[in-house]
Amino acid sequence: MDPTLTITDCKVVDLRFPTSEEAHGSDAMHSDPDYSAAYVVLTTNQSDLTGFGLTFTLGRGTDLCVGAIEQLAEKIVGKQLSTLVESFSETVHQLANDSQLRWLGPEKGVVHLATAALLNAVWDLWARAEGKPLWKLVCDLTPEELLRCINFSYLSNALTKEQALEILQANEATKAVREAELLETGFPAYTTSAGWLGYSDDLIRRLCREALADGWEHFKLKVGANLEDDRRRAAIIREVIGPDRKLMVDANQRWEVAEAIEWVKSLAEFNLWWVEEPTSPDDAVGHAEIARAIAPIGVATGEQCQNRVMFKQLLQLNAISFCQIDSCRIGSVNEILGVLLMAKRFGVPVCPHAGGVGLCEYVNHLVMIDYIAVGASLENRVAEFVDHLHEHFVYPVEVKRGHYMPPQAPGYSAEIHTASLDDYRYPDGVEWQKRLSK
Ligand SMILES: C[C@H](O)[C@@H](O)CC(=O)C(=O)O
Ligand SMILES: [Mg+2]
Repeated sequence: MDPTLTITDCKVVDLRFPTSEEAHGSDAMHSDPDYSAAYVVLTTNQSDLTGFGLTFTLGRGTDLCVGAIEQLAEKIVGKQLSTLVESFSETVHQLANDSQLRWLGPEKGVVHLATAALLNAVWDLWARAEGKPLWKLVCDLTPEELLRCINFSYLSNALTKEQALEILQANEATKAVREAELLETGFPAYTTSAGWLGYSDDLIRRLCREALADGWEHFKLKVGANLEDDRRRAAIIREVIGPDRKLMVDANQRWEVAEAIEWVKSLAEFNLWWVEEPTSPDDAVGHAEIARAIAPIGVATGEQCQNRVMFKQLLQLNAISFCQIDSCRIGSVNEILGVLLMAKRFGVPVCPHAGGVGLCEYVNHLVMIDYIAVGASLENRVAEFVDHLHEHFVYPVEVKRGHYMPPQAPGYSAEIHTASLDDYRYPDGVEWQKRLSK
């Protein structure tokens, strides 16, 4: 990398898509989700090198994230990329520990979403500068180089640096075999696109049939608002997909602990693989209680797990059978790597969350990293796929017969077409002006 490559400016765009108009993305807690992003563009002193990153939000929340990113950007603007990434854990520390902004977290909520957006853009810039897709950049680092990127703070009672190094070193010799396998067959995925809460029974039936024809083997249904509706909708999906394909349900935090146990038992006859976000994402002990009561149905969570410390507790308490990292909620690849390593140590498969805009583009890289360099297994692993808004990305995900194919373009795949920014920037984009002027 050119050591003089310097970040000269950070622009942030409030980008919102009116997905709620057709109930795309709807669940028991988010009835009108407008999939949105606080979108970051890092310009540099080289006109052909720009870094793009985002954090996923919903509608009005985007504005708050934009403000937080603008506040944090001063930590990286004016800095040389080589300095930022050579001591990446120091860069992360600087972002997470601004002595005034950390009061709003620390490392949770809006400020942490902002950290994710900025670091995602820095990783994108690094991968572009090296001319590699992000997953390849990360997998080509030596275990020692990778270790320098990871945010290990507060993890030492579950994962030490020495244990992490041991995991990474053990995978070194066989990385090339797994990479070749992914290039050939891709990483298994599941679809949520047929099961949003606001979809009618007929639409669910039709979308499930179409997904089956496209080769999908795993399906997720939104539940939690009304038990009789859930039973009817689960019966429809089970009938269409047959007895053996995997079916998961997602309650998006709707229930009390006892209610979750009772509700899931009432759906158990539909042969569920996991129940996702049964209760508050902060209730690690509650998740453990639910997990014990509903086994062998697994508990999955993570999309609103605020940081690696919460993941640590969920793993230490045997509260989850599936670890759902989110590419934009926690502090980018630096924090995600620590969670992947903890999940490996605790023997819990990582099945990333991707219901949002840009999240599929991101998890595509993350599952490649996990399989090649960390988890090194495909057992019980599936990454989420939702079929919305990919047309806005310059390098959209490629999915074949229910598998994510490895991205080939340099970077972390979050660059958005200029025309899409002009149409969906809030509130002055063409599509919003049409709606707001009605
Ligand atoms: C509001 C989002 O669409 C949410 O429902 C996504 C989600 O829970 C998932 O994809 O899982
Ligand atoms: Mg979910």
